[in-house]
Amino acid sequence: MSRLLPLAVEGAVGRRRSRTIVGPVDLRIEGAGITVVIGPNGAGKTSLLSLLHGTERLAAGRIDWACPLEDARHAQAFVFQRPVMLRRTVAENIAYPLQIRGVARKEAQARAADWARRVGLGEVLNRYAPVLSGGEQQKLALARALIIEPDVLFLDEPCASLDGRAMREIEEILLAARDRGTRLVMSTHNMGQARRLADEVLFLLQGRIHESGPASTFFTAPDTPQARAFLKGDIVE
Ligand SMILES: Nc1ncnc2c1ncn2[C@@H]1O[C@H](COP(=O)(O)OP(=O)(O)OP(=O)(O)O)[C@@H](O)[C@H]1O
Repeated sequence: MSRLLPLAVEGAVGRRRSRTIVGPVDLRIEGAGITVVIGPNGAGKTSLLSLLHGTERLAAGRIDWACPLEDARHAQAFVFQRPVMLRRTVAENIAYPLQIRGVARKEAQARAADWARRVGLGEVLNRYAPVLSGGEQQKLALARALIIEPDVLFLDEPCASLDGRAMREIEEILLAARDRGTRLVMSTHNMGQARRLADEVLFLLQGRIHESGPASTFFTAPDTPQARAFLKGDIVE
């Protein structure tokens, strides 16, 4: 049972220099699964994820977790499109979230080694992280996010610019995380990936949730002409 969920969002708005970039958004996230956020470039996918995670300032509305905000912050993680590598080894990068949470060094290193193996980086534990390939860096970022066993994991385009093999490996890691009970909310431009992973879909247009629902219905019988056009690959603005 997640301590954080349900997440209730009411009238949430994000602004940059007085321009609304996302919202108002009403949304409820609960239960297990993967919510996939899709929509055209600039629709506000990154901004919505950042708003929910708390890295984008809320200009109006409410975002309520089922627990106090401070606890919610500690039980969630965010994986960026281009992950930041600390100028340290793979093991030290993966152990970092435990280190800042005060976990003893030996235990943190052992857990990092275990996570490195789970994501297929067991052989490169002592390599300097910034020299890893794009796919390896993304796997490292996932291990570093999952090592805290987050209740909720946000991912912004985690497979952008990765080849098919790296994408498949990362999708397997994401599905395993879901099966262990982590609630995933991720954006993607890749409709194949959206279909493979989504339990629920949020379709964003011009900063608002234009359509949402279970993936099974959304992909087979979308309600709105814009969602139908988007799924067909037409240009939707
Ligand atoms: N730092 C910023 N300053 C000003 N405007 C911004 C900033 N970041 C994003 N925006 C604007 O906010 C809107 C939403 O951007 P956002 O990156 O959230 O969309 P997106 O759906 O993730 O796009 P993409 O698919 O291209 O990654 C866009 O119009 C963008 O230009």
